[in-house]
Formats: sequence, structure tokens, C-alpha cells
Amino acid sequence: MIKRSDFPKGFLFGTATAAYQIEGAVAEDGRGPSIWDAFSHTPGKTFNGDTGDVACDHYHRYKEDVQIMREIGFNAYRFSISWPRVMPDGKKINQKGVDFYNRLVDELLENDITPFITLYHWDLPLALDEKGGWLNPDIAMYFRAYATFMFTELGDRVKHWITLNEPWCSAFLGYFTGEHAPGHKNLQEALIAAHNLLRAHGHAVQAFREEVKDGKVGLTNVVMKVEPGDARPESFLTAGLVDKLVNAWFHDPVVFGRYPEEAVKVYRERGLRVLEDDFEIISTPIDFFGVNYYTRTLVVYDPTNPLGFSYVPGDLPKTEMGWEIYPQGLFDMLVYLKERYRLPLYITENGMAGPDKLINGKVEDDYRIEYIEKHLEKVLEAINAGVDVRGYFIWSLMDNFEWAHGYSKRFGIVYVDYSTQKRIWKKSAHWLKEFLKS
Ligand SMILES: CO[C@H](O)c1c[n+]2c([nH]1)[C@H](O)[C@@H](O)[C@H](O)[C@H]2CO
Repeated sequence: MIKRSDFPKGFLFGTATAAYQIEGAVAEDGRGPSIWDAFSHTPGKTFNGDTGDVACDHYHRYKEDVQIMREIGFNAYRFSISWPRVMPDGKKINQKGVDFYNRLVDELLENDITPFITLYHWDLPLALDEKGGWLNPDIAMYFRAYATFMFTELGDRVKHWITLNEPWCSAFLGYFTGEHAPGHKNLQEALIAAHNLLRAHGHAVQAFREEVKDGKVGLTNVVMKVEPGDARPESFLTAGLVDKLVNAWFHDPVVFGRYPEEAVKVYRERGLRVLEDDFEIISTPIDFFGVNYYTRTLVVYDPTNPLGFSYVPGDLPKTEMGWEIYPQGLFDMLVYLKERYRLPLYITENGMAGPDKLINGKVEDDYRIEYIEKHLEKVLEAINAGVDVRGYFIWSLMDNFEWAHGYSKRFGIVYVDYSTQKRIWKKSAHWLKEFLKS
């Protein structure tokens, strides 16, 4: 049985959330609409028509939520700032919105919890989307101004920052598959959005170096273990390619100042334009990578698919999201990231959606305890293999708005009864409290 004391001294154990998924209060104290407000209110876009209008009402209940984190024993908390809450039109400052984050940061520090702030977790101000959003190259300068302002506001107390959460999702789910806001379905647009996201990241890092001299800044990416879904040699080659399209596409530019050649070739062969400007800015050195790991993805060679591959379901046990439970993939990817980029790593998300049922006031989520324990074992294995992992954040503190899945998927270690906003510790929260004392 793994113990907290097995981990290096100073290793951070935290939990993670995102503004639009938990805050609610979407029109309170001057907050402006985001693309997710518009998207979730568009019929057919989210499960059951669910929206983030109320979510977990964290905007009003943040003190209670911080107390839960303290009682469980976390020493870190990763959350995101709602850009449209602090700048309703993407530019003009809304002091009441800023004050919420000042209160939240102070509450965390008073409870000895280290704040990790994500500047962008998908809730772009709608006003900027109306100017082209991530398709408009000017977005990088809007983002730089927003980042600079937040650094000056909170950088005296917050020393760990993440520019973007998963630019792959923002670009490819938002502009190619259309599953996420703003819901476009155009691969060329996805490539343009991806490049502007990376440019915005680079500008924010440059601003950070000017504003927060004693801080650390990084980028959090989707980290998928990509494996061949059958034994054909072409599928092994395909897995290597998809790894470049998903993982390397957002890691390589930030460290090497270029896209992975094999992936550029795939796009160019299909007549798509791959942007290559501003790599100098994009590769402004960062201090760490945030790793969001959940599962592996299996791909097979499929010439009928526009990009030459298709996904296949694996046969391992799956979570409520249909994602295979594959802790080995976390070890593999931590070693892969260390070998390729040689940067410190924080696991900024790891967790599972479970069939959580509230029965007689309890949620016996033993499956989540096993999931967390197995993944922590792999983190420890990676550390012992020489990977510089500095923290682990569970997704998520509490059940929340799971994007297009609405409230149908529960990732929390704390159950939320949305009809009463009551927070109820799941068995996994009690297990974590013991683990964090061990
Ligand atoms: C393959 O999963 C992705 O890396 C991923 C999973 N998740 C995420 N990214 C997002 O960062 C969170 O907002 C989601 O709530 C969370 C759970 O779906």
C-alpha cells in the first residue's frame, strides 16, 4: 500500500478544477459571457441542455470548498480564472470579478494551500470570439494583456502559473470536431487556432518573465499514450504519427520552436496550410509541463479516414467516459516527456468519471480509490526511474459541469447534490485524507 511518505519531500498533492465547470454566477458582479455560455445555451450542444449557469455555485461557496480541501489535507489547488469574469469584453477590467480571485487566493494561502492558476481553461470572452477568437492573430495580444494584468494582480501571492489548459482541445474539439465551443468543424481553422493558442502562450510567458520574477510558468497539455489497435506494421507507424499529431504538436513548438515534421507532412499532403511564424515567441523557455493524463488511445491504419487513422476501443476496463483504465500509460508518458523535453513535470489532472451513486448518504467509490492508487504507484515508479515529477492534482475536487456531457459525468472525490448544492465526501475523499497523513 503506497504511502505519502514514499514521495519526495515537498511533493505537492492537490486537486484541480476550472472556472466554467464549478463557479456558476455567470452574470453576477459584471461577468461577461464566454463562448461556453453561448455554446451550452445552444440547443443540442450539451447533454440534457445542461449549462454552467449555476454549476457548483463555487462563486458563493468557495470558502466551504477550500475548507474541504484543507480537511482532506491537500497542500495545493489548481484552478482557472474566468477571463470574461475579470474582463467582460476581453479587455475592460471588471474589478468585482478580480476581487473574487483575490479573495479565493487569500483563502487558500490562509489554509496553507499553494495556488496553481490556469489563465485559460476554454472560456474565451464571447466578445473576442465575435472578433474571430482564436482564428484572429490579434488574440495573442489580447491574451498577453489579460495575462499581464493577472500577473500584476495576483503574482505577489501566486507563484505557479499555467498559460493554457490543453490547447489541443481548444483547437481540435473547438474548431475541427465541433464537440466544444465555439463548435466549428474545419481542420484548417483548427490548425490556425492551434498556432494562435501557441502564440498567445509564448506572449504570456514573455510577460510573466517581466512581471513575476520569482514565479514558475508552464503549459498543460493533453498527454495521451497512443498505441496500435492491431498488429499490422502500418498501425504501429500510425500510432507513432498520431502521437505526433496529438502530443508532440503542442509540446515540440514550445521547446524546440518547430512542429513535428512527420505531422506537418500529413497536413501539407492534404493541402492544409501549416503556420510557421513566431516560433521564437512560442518557444520562450518555460519552467515545467503540466501533464493531464487519463487513459490511452488505440489507433489503426485507416486510409479511408482523412488523416489516415481511426480510433478503436480497447478491451481494458473502462470509466464512465468509455476511457480505458491504463496506469502504465502514465509511467510511459512521464518517461517519454522527460527523455524528449527534459523539463520538470506536474500531473495537473488525473482522475475518473465513475458510476457514483448516493446511497444512504454515502458514495462507495472503491473503483476511484483503486484508480488513484494505481496511478500514484506509477508516478512513484517514474520518480524512482529519474523523472522530475513535482506534484499530482486529482481531477476533480467535486463533481462539476463536464462540458458537452453536462452533469451526467461525475469526476469528483466529493459528490455534489445539484438540487441542494450539498457537498458529500465520497469514500475516495476519506481514503485520500488517510493517505495524505500516511
Ligand atoms: C483525455 O482527457 C483529457 O485530457 C481531459 C479530461 N479532462 C480535461 N481534459 C479537462 O481539462 C477538464 O476540464 C475535464 O473536465 C477533464 C475530464 O474530462
